Amino acid sequence: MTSYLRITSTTSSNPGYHGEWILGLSILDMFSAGSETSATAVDWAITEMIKTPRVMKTAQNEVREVFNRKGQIDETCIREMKYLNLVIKETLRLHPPAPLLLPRECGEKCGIDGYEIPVKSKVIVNAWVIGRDPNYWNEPERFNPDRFLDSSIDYKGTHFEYIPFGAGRRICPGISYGLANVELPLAFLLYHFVWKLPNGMKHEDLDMTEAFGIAVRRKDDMHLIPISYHPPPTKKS
Ligand code: HEM
Repeated sequence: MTSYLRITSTTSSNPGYHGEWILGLSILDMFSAGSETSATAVDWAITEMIKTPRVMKTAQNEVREVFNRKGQIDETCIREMKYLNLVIKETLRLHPPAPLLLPRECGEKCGIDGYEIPVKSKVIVNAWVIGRDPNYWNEPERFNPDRFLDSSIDYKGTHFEYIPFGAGRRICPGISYGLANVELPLAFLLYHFVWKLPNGMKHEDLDMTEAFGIAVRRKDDMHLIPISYHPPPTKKS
C-alpha cells in the first residue's frame, strides 16, 4: 500500500498533488482489507462454536452475564469478556482470514531448514499451516479456546507460531479496529439469539470445507435458525 508513503511526500502547493486521490485509496484500503477479514472471522467463530456447543454455552453465558449486569450493550463491556477473547484468538489460529499474509522479497541470501533462499526471492509465509503445526500446538486441529488461558501468546507479531495479523514492518495496521469489528458483532449475535442447526442436523456433521481465496471463507454458506433471547426482568429494589 504505497499510498501511505506518498501521502506524506506530496503537498497541495505541489503541481503534482494527488492528496485526495491518495486519501481515497487509503480509505478504500481500510474497507477492502478490513471488512472481508473481520466478516470471515465472525463467520468461522460462529461455525466453530456451533460445532463445539460447550464453547458456545460458555461464551454465551459470559456475554449475557456482562450485558445483563451492566444493563447496556456497548463496546465498554467487551473488555470484561475474557472468554470471548479466547474464542476469537482460537478462531484466528485455525482460520486466519488472510492465511498467506502479504508476499515478501528476500533482502539478502539466507537459509531456512537447509534450503538456500537467494536474494530477491519472493517468499510467501503460510500462517494457516503455522497455526496448526503440531510442533507448537497440542491437538492442533481441535478448537479449544482454553489453550490461550494463562498464555502470553498474542496477536502482536512477536510469537511466530501465531501470526493471524502478520508480523514485522508489514503487520496489519488495523488490528485494534479489526478486533473490535469481530468482538462486537459476535457479542451481539451471542447475546440476542440461541442458534440452532436446521432439519435435525447434528453439530458433528457440520461441513468445515474452506473456499480458497484472498480471505479463506467457508465453502458453503451456513444455515442456522436464530431464536430470540429474552433477558430476565431486572429486580426492582
Ligand atoms: C480480523 C481482522 C483482520 C485480520 C485477520 C487482518 C489480517 C491482516 C494480515 C495477515 C495482513 C498482512 C500482514 C503481513 O503480511 O505481515 C494485513 C495487512 C493489512 N491490513 Fe489487516 N486484518 C484485519 C483487519 C484490518 C482492518 C480493520 C484494516 C483497516 C482498517 C486492515 C488494514 C490492513 C492493511 C492496510 C494492510 C496492508 C499493510 C501493508 O501493506 O503493509 N486490516 N491484515
